[in-house]
Amino acid sequence: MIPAVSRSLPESLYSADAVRAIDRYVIGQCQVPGFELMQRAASSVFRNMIKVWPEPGRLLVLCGAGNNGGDGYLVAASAVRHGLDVDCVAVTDPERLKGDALKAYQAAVGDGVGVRLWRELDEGARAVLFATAGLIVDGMLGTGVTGAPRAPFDDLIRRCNASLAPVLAIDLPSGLDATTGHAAGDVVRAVVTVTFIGLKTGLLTGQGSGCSGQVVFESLETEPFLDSCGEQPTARRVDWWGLRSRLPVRSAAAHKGHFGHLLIVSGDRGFGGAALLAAEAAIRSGAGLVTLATRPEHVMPALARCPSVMAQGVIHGSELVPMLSRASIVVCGPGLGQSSWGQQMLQQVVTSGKPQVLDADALNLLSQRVPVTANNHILTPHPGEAARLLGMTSAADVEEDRVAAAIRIQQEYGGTVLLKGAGTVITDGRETIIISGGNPGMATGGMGDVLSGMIGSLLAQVATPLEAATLAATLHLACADRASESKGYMGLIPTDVIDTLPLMLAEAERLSERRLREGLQGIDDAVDGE
Ligand SMILES: NC(=O)C1=CN([C@@H]2O[C@H](COP(=O)(O)OP(=O)(O)OC[C@H]3O[C@@H](n4cnc5c(N)ncnc54)[C@H](O)[C@@H]3O)[C@@H](O)[C@H]2O)[C@@H](O)CC1
Ligand SMILES: [K+]
Repeated sequence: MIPAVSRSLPESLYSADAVRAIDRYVIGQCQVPGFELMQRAASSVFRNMIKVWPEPGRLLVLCGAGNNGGDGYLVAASAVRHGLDVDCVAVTDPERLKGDALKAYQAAVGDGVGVRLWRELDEGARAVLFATAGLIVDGMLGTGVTGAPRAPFDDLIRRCNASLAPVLAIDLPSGLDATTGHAAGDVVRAVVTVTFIGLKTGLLTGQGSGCSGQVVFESLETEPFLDSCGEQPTARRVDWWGLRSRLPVRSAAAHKGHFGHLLIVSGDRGFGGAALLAAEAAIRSGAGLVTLATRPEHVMPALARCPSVMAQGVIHGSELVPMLSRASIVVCGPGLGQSSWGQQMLQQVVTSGKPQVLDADALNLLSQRVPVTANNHILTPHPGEAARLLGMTSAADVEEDRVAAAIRIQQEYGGTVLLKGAGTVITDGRETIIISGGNPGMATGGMGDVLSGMIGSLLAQVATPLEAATLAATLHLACADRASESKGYMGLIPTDVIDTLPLMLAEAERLSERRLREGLQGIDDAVDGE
């Protein structure tokens, strides 16, 4: 199976505007002709294509009206030169082509590519093209797309997605917004996307995470110009494999007081499982002490399942006060409910001033009536909760621009914000991080409760809330990926993630200790394949 995201992708993520500005800078200031860049782009696509599909069968190359189409024509030319069977289709009439795209079209025709006009094909011929394709190369729309793909692009995208042939997308799956990861209409579902010059944010978050397939990055030899061009990345890409050898190494003289006392306030009637998942995930991610404040009826089952957790029944908010004073970190929200019990508990937590992780119903209450006052919290909304925090109508509004939504929540509520969903976004207002990894098996109740417990636990053990949220979220996704190897997607449940934690942490501890002992510079590269 092709992995969702290559571990060798660069860290910096750019908006479409930033990548276009870098293109202009390289062409204008560094005197690399645009057509030269296009040739490099096309040969990198062809090289990657042959690596993944050495014998692709009949190639169907779909070319649009802009430079993405220009890339497509040059890929078709390479394929013809290498003796492949190629159907090259001009989705927009070539007479509308300009500049480098026109030059590319002319070069392709000169190399013997037979270009067919989509407009001139009858339905039978169109159906045959898709039915006989062994591989489709999508050169329809790239960073120049605005809004939903218009006719005939929408129809072609649907045909690509209905085809049995895999799709290789040039630069972006057509229809995807390179900045936001949102698709305003139809969008190509690619198996591989070969992207150029700057890694686009939208490939790794929102719909981009689902439709880009394996993302391959090709700099087209522009890296020397990235620093001098002055374009700032919008976010940084992070995954567990890059972070794990930097896990804090425990001293041999460590005692439980060094790793915090986490208080989890969770589990109104009917939601006792959420409390248990958060508490067990916290204790399994290294917290020194974990106390669970929950409805009295959940205490016995909690102790029976997890005796390492100190479980205490609470009925009134005032009973939390002494527990809060003993805690160093608080997690509040999983299974909190929105009844007066949950409201009282949350009120005590937010007024305690303790560093805290607020999740689930704590966020719903926050959006209605409980104001946050401090700045030392981590808020972990899913898109629906994020919409409520922002007063938007629905999760779909948040999904239109996930990075912007996370930043707006941070601006309005302070602290650090972790927006869940495909391509998790974390921001503390100074830095924004996007996390790659994870799988559709995680779309099941309780996964978020596990994450809150892990974030609280790591908040007690690392330097900053951003670091705690990032480590916990990457680890959570990596555990889910590892667990899905044996459980699949449909069978994956939150306790599988908890059960995988010790294994993943043990691997990371070994690497962190080795890094410390050997001071190896290149240890990440060395261990990447382990
Ligand atoms: N020098 C450069 O700038 C390079 C650009 N490259 C390629 O060029 C692409 C960007 O090229 P362009 O700026 O020409 O943009 P695109 O090729 O992405 O698309 C622009 C064309 O699409 C049409 N269009 C926009 N939105 C549409 C919609 N919703 N429905 C239907 N048609 C729509 C526009 O009218 C325009 O004709 C990159 O994604 C990359 O593939 C590469 O060749 C590398 C070098
Ligand atoms: K494309």
